Amino acid sequence: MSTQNGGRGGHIINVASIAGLLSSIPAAPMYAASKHGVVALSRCLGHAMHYKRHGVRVNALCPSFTDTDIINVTEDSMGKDYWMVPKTFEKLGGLLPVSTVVEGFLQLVEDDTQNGAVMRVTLAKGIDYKQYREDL
Ligand SMILES: NC(=O)C1=CN([C@@H]2O[C@H](COP(=O)(O)OP(=O)(O)OC[C@H]3O[C@@H](n4cnc5c(N)ncnc54)[C@H](O)[C@@H]3O)[C@@H](O)[C@H]2O)C=CC1
Ligand SMILES: CCCCCC(=O)CC\C=C/C=C/C=C/[C@@H](O)[C@@H](O)CCCC(=O)O
Repeated sequence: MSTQNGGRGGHIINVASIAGLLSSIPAAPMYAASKHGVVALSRCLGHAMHYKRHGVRVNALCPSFTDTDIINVTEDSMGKDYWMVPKTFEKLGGLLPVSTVVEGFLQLVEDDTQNGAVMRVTLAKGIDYKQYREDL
């Protein structure tokens, strides 16, 4: 895919999660850490320095709870009630239909001005981009 290797360039959309943006998810430390990693990787690779070399756009897609099999965690695992703390679940607006996540995905595909951006999809706020402050 890389233009450096004779490819035509392209676009990578990494599926992270709102879990990769929240400050702490005590019920799922490894899931939270991996999703934070996916967000960081996407932001780094979405920098202009990589685009210039490879012609590949990179984004992270961060949906909130979505109506798929993954949220029906088994009883011998943590149990979905443990994960889906009602207060957080309500704050995020409830369970997203898959179609809304697909809408966000297609928006990323079509908008080539958002290289490196991190898209959030929640029922509470709809589809938007995370704004970062670079100061510590
Ligand atoms: N459903 C949700 O609430 C949310 C899901 N996501 C992310 O979306 C992505 C897709 O998940 P969903 O479609 O929601 O769930 P899903 O349960 O429908 O799909 C997950 C798929 O991953 C496969 N899989 C699991 N472990 C694997 C492994 N070790 N190697 C290869 N394949 C493996 C499963 O067989 C399944 O087909 C995941 O990265 C998930 O973290 C992000 C935010 C919210
Ligand atoms: C089992 C895998 C499900 C995958 C679903 C997702 O990726 C969506 C996850 C999105 C957000 C999850 C938030 C969970 C937060 C809570 O556990 C949190 O409310 C706990 C608050 C803890 C605290 O106040 O310190």
